[in-house]
Amino acid sequence: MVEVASALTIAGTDPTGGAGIQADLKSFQEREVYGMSVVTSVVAQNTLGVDDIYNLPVSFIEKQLNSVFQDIVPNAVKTGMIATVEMMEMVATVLKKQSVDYVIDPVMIAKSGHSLMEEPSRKVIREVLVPLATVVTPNVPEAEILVDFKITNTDDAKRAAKVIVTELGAKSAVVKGGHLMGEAIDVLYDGENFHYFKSARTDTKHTHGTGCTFSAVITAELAKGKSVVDAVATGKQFITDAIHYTLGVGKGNGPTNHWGYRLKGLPNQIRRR
Ligand SMILES: Nc1ncnc2c1ncn2[C@@H]1O[C@H](COP(=O)(O)OP(=O)(O)O)[C@@H](O)[C@H]1O
Ligand SMILES: Cc1ncc(COP(=O)(O)O)c(N)n1
Repeated sequence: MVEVASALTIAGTDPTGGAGIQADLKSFQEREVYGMSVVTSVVAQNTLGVDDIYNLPVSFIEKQLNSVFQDIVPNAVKTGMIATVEMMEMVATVLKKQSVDYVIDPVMIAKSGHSLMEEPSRKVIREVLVPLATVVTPNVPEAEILVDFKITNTDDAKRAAKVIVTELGAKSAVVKGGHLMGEAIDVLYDGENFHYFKSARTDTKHTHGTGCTFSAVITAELAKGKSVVDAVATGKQFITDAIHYTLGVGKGNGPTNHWGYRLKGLPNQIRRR
């Protein structure tokens, strides 16, 4: 018999497939977890940037959530782009009724610089969603907003991860080092200890959706019953390979390669047809 875990992503879309819901579903699939998705915002974007955002009515997002939870209850849930305070409050109400692992990727600003979360929501997420989280996975600018201090090195990232747990109420937090200098070091605080996940920094502009992919893999691993530390370790390995074996598609900051891990040991020269 094959045991199947399932995971749900609640997030915005990327029609070019590198970030958001599309990246999440590809990641779930690669980790052999049954993937489901609830769309919060339809985003007209590509590797060059965001053209426009259409926020779905909160009542319709809620209907989608009900469709999922009435039928296939996921083992783990992640949220990505949740643009408004009203969306956050509704998602919190729904998730409080479930006992599933919950990963928050507090998506605020796309790498292209476009805001994906309305200004007031950036503070509200701390009170409404963060206390429900098994893991919060902010990048450096997002962590700075959550904790209200500057992060310029791994020591600051450590302090931020601890504040997200001890003061904001998440079970654990991993502050990602993609926006810092030197090696790419992610710092996890699990409520007791710090854990460090390191890789060499790949010199590339193709990092569109790295945070989405990383947090989706963590969600998939939690869905399978893995510990937070193991889930983050797998997420880090997966994203490192996905960045290394870049596909080089897109005219701007291209996506990562979700099957990069399968190419391990091969030269990273992929030619697109
Ligand atoms: N150039 C890079 N080389 C290797 N790893 C990277 C690079 N950029 C980001 N990462 C890794 O990708 C993941 C996502 O990090 P980050 O880019 O900071 O998130 P976000 O996409 O939310 O801005 C982290 O594990 C980080 O360490
Ligand atoms: C729907 C959606 N969710 C998240 C991101 C962040 O990804 P990135 O920061 O790599 O642009 C994005 N661009 N679009």
